[in-house]
Amino acid sequence: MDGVKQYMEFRKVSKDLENRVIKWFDYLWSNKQSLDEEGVLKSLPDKLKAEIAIHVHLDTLKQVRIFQDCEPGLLVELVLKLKLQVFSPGDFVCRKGDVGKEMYIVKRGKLSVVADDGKTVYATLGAGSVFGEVSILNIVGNKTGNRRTANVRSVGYSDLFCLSKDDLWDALTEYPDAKKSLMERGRQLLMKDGLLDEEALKAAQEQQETMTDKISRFETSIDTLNTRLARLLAEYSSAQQKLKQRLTKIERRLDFDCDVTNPASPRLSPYFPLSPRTGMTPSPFPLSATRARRKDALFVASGPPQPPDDEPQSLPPSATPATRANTSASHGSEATAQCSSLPLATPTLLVPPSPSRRDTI
Ligand SMILES: Nc1ncnc2c1ncn2[C@@H]1O[C@@H]2COP(=O)(O)O[C@H]2[C@H]1O
Repeated sequence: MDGVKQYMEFRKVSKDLENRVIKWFDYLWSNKQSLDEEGVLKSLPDKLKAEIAIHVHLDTLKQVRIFQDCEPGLLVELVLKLKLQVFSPGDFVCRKGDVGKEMYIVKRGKLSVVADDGKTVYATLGAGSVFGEVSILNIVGNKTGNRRTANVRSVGYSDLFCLSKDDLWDALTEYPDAKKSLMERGRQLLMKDGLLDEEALKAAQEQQETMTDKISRFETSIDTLNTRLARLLAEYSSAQQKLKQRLTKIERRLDFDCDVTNPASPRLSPYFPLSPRTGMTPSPFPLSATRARRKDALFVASGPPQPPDDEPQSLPPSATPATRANTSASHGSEATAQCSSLPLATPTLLVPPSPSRRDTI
């Protein structure tokens, strides 16, 4: 204390100010408030710091009406961010029109919300009261924007917990119910002081509702699309499976009918070499001649073939495998039992029936 007095003499501080500073120190001393609480706690690990803060401040926070029903997690989060400030008698904690940067919780003492004349008292705040929140909550319709809506003056000494705007918003993001109740309280105060633009509030609320409706409609549409997509994928997968089975069946029968019973099969013929790309090369013979040879072979092996009524008699010598495939396909892709329907009954049969190809169909 001597050091403080010497400092004030050296700086030629007025007697009045010197007395106020000395009394302030006395108050701290008699109420066992640590002068450098933050400095002491700074050196502690976070876990211990949190436990000390909860021990010291939680009782006060529990008295605060708007925090009474809120989840314990929020209280703990807030407690860690509170900073204690002591105000002397007659000090203004905030003045009307200032930009709001923090809110306060009264730990001890009394404060008055006063009009600009400094005399008219709108309200008296005691332990557990909260103030200074209106200008930091960005309440829609607040005619004063982020400015203080009233003057708040300390009656005697008062110990206040101070919570910065950023810290409050960080904590409230995770606790929407507490945010709602703080907002509601702020709106009530604004309404009481005639500072709430109700039209603007209503318009904002309607817009919010429209947005909420839109979002919920979008969500429903996404759900429906998801269901449809899942159904289509299932159908696609099942169709693919069936197609695979049919092709395998066709290939097996062709292998059996052509390779085993027909020595003149094009696949066995030296005149019908395989191409590396499609597996087939254009026949050096007219298709009708190839067919005739294969029909002959079938005739020998299993009696006269029964060609479909509308089977074309021949194709030009220039016919490619694809042409043959199309032609064959147009005469019934189920011509699997007949060698005469050629191995290219469907477009996928453009590739010769080798074991490796079957795996990839
Ligand atoms: N009529 C009132 N009664 C009680 N508290 C008030 C009243 N008007 C304003 N306040 C509080 O005083 C604070 C001044 O700063 P804010 O506008 O940020 O938030 C205000 C409220 O918390």
